[in-house]
Amino acid sequence: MKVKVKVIEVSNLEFSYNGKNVLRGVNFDVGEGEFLVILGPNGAGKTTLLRCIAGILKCKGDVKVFGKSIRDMNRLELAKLLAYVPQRVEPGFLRVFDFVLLGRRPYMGLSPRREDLEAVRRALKLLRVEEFEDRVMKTLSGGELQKVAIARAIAQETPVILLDEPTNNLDPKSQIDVMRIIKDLIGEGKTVITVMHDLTLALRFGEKFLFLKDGEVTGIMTRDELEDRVLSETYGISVKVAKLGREIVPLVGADSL
Ligand SMILES: Nc1ncnc2c1ncn2[C@@H]1O[C@H](COP(=O)(O)OP(=O)(O)OP(=O)(O)O)[C@@H](O)[C@H]1O
Repeated sequence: MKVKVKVIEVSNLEFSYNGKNVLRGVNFDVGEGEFLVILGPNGAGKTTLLRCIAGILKCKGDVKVFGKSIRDMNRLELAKLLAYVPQRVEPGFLRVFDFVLLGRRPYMGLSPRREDLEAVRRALKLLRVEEFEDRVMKTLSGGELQKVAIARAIAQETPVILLDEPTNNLDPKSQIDVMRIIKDLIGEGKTVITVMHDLTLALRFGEKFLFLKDGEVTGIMTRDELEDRVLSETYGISVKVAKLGREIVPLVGADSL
């Protein structure tokens, strides 16, 4: 049997803002080609956890990417392994094309090579935003901006992609489009970790789920292992998971229905 390579190993992660503990003893692994969705209520520490994995926040404990601690990597080395899409990008005065080209920075010298330009075009096309390539970022809508930010991460061509609420600001069709693109990336062997709020979308497309509450992991489980109790305790409201064939639908507040 083929042994799955551990791509991300998080051990004993702790983080505090001004003395307030936001992450406490977080441990988990993500294997090659896995799609992990981080779920939990507002303020649970989801974004903080993603930023720790991305090396943006310096945390106690350790994060390893392909067996090497991110502490022992420089920015460039890490940027070739891991792309991070924040919840919000600052829409400056860059052209969309040039913004997506920033994803090629880890590979580029002073000027882009043909392969850099091609990677940008492929990413713009995949997210169906190529028609915006000459627009200034500041003129885009929230949803367009979100897709362009994801395109930048795809142009970075890393084996791991971290996304913080990638379907935020998107209309229903674009939400499904983005989730399908993520699934295609997984199909290509990439490893993806996303933070999500939309439980329905998360359970529909996710494969493995990490539940976080008050900075602690309340459960890590696959689609088949989902437990109503863990979801209800995590969110502080009754959640029942209904299975309709392969589809999984969360019924939130089901007790009061
Ligand atoms: N820069 C900061 N300074 C102080 N406290 C912060 C800072 N950023 C986040 N926090 C606090 O840390 C806790 C965790 O925040 P985080 O953004 O990681 O939660 P989250 O689960 O992503 O929340 P949400 O779902 O609302 O986006 C919250 O209580 C938040 O107020």
